[in-house]
Amino acid sequence: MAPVKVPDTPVEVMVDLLTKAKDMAASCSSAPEELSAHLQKALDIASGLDKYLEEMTTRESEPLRELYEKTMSHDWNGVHKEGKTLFQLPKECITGHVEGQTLKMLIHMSRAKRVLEIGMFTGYGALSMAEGLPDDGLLVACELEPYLKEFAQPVFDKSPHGKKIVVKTGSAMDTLKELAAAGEQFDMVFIDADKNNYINYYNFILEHNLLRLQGVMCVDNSLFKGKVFLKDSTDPNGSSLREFNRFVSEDPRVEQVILPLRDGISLIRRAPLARPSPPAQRTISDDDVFRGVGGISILDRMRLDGKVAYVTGGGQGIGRAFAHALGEAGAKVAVVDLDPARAEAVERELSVKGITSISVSADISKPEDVQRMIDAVVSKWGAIHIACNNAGINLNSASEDTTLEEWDRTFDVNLRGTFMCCQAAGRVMLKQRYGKIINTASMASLIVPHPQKQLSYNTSKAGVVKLTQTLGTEWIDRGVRVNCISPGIVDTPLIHSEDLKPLLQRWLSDIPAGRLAQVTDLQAAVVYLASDTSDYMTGHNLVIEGGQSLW
Ligand SMILES: C[S@@+](CC[C@H](N)C(=O)[O-])C[C@H]1O[C@@H](n2cnc3c(N)ncnc32)[C@H](O)[C@@H]1O
Repeated sequence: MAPVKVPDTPVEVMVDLLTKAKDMAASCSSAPEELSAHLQKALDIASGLDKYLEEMTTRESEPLRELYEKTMSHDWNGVHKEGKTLFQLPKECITGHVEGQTLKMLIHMSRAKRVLEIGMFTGYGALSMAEGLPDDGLLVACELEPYLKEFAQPVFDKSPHGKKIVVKTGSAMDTLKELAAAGEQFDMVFIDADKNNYINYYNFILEHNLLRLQGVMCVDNSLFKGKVFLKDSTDPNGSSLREFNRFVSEDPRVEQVILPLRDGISLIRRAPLARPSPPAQRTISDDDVFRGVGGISILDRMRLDGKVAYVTGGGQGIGRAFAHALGEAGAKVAVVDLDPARAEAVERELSVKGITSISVSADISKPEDVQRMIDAVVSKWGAIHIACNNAGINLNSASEDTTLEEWDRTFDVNLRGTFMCCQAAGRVMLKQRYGKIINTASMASLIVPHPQKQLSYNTSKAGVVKLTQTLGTEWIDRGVRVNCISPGIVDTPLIHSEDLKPLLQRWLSDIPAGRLAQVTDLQAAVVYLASDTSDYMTGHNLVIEGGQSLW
C-alpha cells in the first residue's frame, strides 16, 4: 500500500479537503451536478498549482536531486530506533525543489555572500543557497543532529558548491551565541527549525546584529498549513507561528512580507529607523552616514556595475592595471593600445575573469584614431561613462640638446593626444550629462625628477594637470568630472635595465616610502575617481608617489 501523504501546506490541505468534498458530493444523490463540477474545478486548480510551479521552475542540479532522493528513500524510522538520531525526523521537512530554487534566487538577487541557516536537515536548502553564493561565499548551517551532517557531507563533497558550507552541530541557540561572540554577521538568515523558538532566534539575531544592516531574514513555514489564520486551530506549532507572525508584523525594527509559497516564507528586513524605535535605538541618527547614501554601504558605492570604460595605453603597465581594476569593480572595459596584440592580450585576460571587454587599437596622437576609438566604444555599448586617458611616452635628453622632434612627439602624445581624448569623450559625456575622465599625469608635474633629464616629458605632464583643472571646472556643472592621477616612479621591467640601474639607488633614497610604486598601488585611486563616491572632486591631481614630492 502506498504511504498516505500527509498534507503539508495550505494548498495541500485544500486539495485534501476538496477531494473529500468532491467524493461526498459524488456519493450523495441529492447533490446538484453543478456542485460536483465546481468542486472538481477548484480541485483541479488547487492540485495543479504546486505541480505547475514544480515543472516551470528551473531544474535542480544533480547533487540536489541526489540529496532529495537519498532523503526520501532513507529509513528515518529505522535510524531513530537504532539511536542514531535524537528525534524521529519526518522526511517531509525537506525544503525541496521550488523553495530551494527560490532561496537560491534570493541569494543571487541580494548578492549575499554570507548566509546562516538554522535547521539544515539533510542539507537541501543549504546546498541550494550555496549554489547561489559566489565562490568565496560562506553558508553556516546549524543542525541539532550530528547524524545529519554525516548524511549530507558526502553529497556536499560531490558539488562544486559544497565547500562553501560549514555545518555546526548542536543546539542552534548555542551556535548563535558562539557566532555573536565572534562578531560574525550574515547577509541572509534562513530560519527553519524548532518553531517554538523562532521568536527567540529572531530576537537574538536582531539584538546581536547577526544580520547585516541591509540583510534579509527568511523564515520557513510561516503559514503553517493555514493554521496561523484558522480561528479553530489549536495546533501548538500553528499557535507559535501565529504569535511569531503577529510579533514581527508589529515590530517597528523590521518590515515583513509573507510569500504564500509552499508552507509560507516570510521575508524580513530591518526598517528605516524613522518609525518609533525602542529605547536602545533612540541614540542612533538614521541618516546617510548610518545607512550609507541611498542605503548603499561605502564599498558597494564604489562598484561600477553597468558602467562603460575605456583605458588608453591599456595594453601594459599602469593602463593594464587600470583596465583590470575597473573591470573587477564591474565596468565593461575597452582596452585601447597602439599595439593591437597587447590590447587583445589584456582583453583576453579580462574575459577569463568574466569581465566584458573589447580591444581597440589606436594611436591617440592621431585625431581620426581618437574618434574611431570613441565611436567603437559607443557603437558597442551605447555610452562612455569612464574615460581613462593614460597613454603617454617618456623621452630623455638634456634640455640644451632636446630636439623639436622630441618635444613635438612628446607633446603630440602626452598633451595634444590627451586633450583630443578628453574632448572626444567629453562630447559624448556632456550629452549624457554624466562622465568621469581620469587622465594620467605624473609626479613630474610637481617636481623635477632627477638625475634623468626629461624636459619635454615634465612640461607635457604639467600641461596635463592644467588641462585637467580647466576641463574639470568647465564641465562639472554638466555632470562631467575631470581628474588626474600623478604616479611616482613605477616599477617596470625597463627600470631594472643595466642603463637605469645606477639611477635606481638614487631614486630610492629620494622616496620616503623606500620603494618604487607598483601598478597595483594605483588601482584603488582609479576606481575611486571612476565611482560616484568622488563626485565632489574635480580638476584634482591625485598624487601617489610614496611621499617623493615632499622631500
Ligand atoms: C524543517 S527541518 C529543516 C529543513 C532544511 N532547512 C532543508 O533545507 O531541508 C528542521 C531541522 O532543524 C533541526 N533542529 C530542530 N531543532 C533544532 C535546534 N534546536 N537546533 C538546531 N537544529 C534543530 C532538525 O533536526 C531538522 O533537521
